[in-house]
Amino acid sequence: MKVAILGAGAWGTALAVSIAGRHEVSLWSRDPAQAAGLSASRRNERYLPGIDLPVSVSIAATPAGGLRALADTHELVIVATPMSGLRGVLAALDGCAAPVAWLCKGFEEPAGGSPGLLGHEIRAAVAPRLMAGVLSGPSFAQEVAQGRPTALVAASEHAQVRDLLVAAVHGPSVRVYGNDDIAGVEIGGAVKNVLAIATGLCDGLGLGLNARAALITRGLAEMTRLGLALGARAETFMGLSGLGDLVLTATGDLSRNRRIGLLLARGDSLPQALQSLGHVAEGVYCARTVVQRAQRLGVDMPIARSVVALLDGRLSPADAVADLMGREARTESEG
Ligand SMILES: NC(=O)C1=CN([C@@H]2O[C@H](COP(=O)(O)OP(=O)(O)OC[C@H]3O[C@@H](n4cnc5c(N)ncnc54)[C@H](O)[C@@H]3O)[C@@H](O)[C@H]2O)C=CC1
Ligand SMILES: O=C(CO)COP(=O)(O)O
Repeated sequence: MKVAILGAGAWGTALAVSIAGRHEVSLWSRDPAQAAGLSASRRNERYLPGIDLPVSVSIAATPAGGLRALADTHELVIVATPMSGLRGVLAALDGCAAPVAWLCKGFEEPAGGSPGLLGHEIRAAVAPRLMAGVLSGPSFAQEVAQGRPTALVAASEHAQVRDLLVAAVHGPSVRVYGNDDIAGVEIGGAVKNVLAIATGLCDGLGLGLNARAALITRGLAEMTRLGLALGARAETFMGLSGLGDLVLTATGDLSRNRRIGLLLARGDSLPQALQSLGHVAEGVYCARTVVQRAQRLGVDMPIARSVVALLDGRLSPADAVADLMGREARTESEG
């Protein structure tokens, strides 16, 4: 199969490496200098150090205006930009015949009257003709590139898109499960990033394993409440893109979102933490949107709210924790 991967950060590059043995892959970078560097060195040292690009990966440096023509020569298009790039890329692809799937996890930032949308909502707004879906689940790019065992979810309302993603990505070290609850899969992937900042903070402050388990469990309850209010199915949150990715990101030190929490706990400012990270941390960009959309639906998300107060500088790390622990007693099924 001919697969185009649009975005040459850590995850796009890792997926290209993972599927290259079975497919012809074009890896697109928006930056001509990065594309030239990838072609020359056959490595992406900036985003995925130490991994060689297989020969079946070719580098594409088409200007953004040529994305539709590039897509038309492939059977599957995978968008591997951050959430901030998804709207522009989907708009450029509208009308292409090949199914499109994105890898990004988050809500886009609100702009121009839009409340901050999930990927499938962006697609409906800017590229209604695309057959589309999302590939999500617990998957650190480095481990996938190294061929370590990983399980993913291919979510779309179209069986054809799910099946194509399975055919493209399911292989010796990666299992891909289908799911038609795209809203649930996307909400899990977005909210777990916000919760990983909270657990990074908790661990950075040395609060202990009990506290971390409490945050993960109550965070899962928050994620599920928002999901149900947005029309998702509860069972999706017990699967790979919900509980699975939450456990990975909240506990695994490869997580950039968790690392932001660790850096804030040691006293870094948010700009310092983002600069030393050097990669996207989607939880930072979408925490406010998660809370705003939840509030509009009457859904209480106290952990996400504390993360926003921390990121906005309204609470210190210690006060953010005190804020959570100081809430009045409730039953487990309440917020
Ligand atoms: N790295 C990982 O382990 C995983 C990442 N993801 C998600 O994948 C998405 C991408 O993450 P990474 O590749 O890790 O990020 P990264 O920080 O490693 O790289 C981001 C890449 O996107 C490019 N980019 C930024 N804005 C763009 C735009 N508007 N158009 C085209 N390219 C653009 C940058 O130049 C860079 O090459 C994020 O939403 C992330 O949450 C999902 C699963 C695993
Ligand atoms: O989504 C991921 C793993 O599934 C990667 O998480 P981070 O963006 O926090 O590194």
